[in-house]
Amino acid sequence: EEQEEDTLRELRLFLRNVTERLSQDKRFKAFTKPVDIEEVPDYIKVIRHPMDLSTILSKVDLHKYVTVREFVNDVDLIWKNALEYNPDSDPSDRQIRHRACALKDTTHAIIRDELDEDFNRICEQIREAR
Ligand SMILES: Cc1noc(C)c1-c1cc(NS(=O)(=O)c2ccccc2)cc(C(=O)O)c1
Repeated sequence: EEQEEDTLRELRLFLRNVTERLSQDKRFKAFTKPVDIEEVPDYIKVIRHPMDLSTILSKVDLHKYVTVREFVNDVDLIWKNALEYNPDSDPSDRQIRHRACALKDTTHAIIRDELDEDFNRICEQIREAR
């Protein structure tokens, strides 16, 4: 009903704000767009579920997220994919793994500090009812 749509509109505003803050952070530039298959041809063979911040922003606008948990699951895909695809000890792998861990910690800290637990519970109840 109308109250549910008001809640989901507020959720989308929050998720757009978090996504834009992450996308503007210079550390996370490699995570802002899909990995370029021409630059990294074997990527799609290794990583079955690619994800990036621009795709997440599109999903927000397509009303794909009803809970913050679903949004965080996609952000978790981004950094888990980066850790999986870049496992070696060379400096470039280490650099992107450091950035992946920073993306994880930054996202979870924002959610912990800024998501109201009662608001989150209402979103989870909307998800359960659908
Ligand atoms: C994400 C990700 N997961 O595996 C890797 C590897 C990356 C990743 C992706 C990108 N962006 S890109 O796929 O469009 C690109 C790759 C190579 C040359 C130019 C652009 C950049 C970097 C980077 O370290 O700069 C790393």
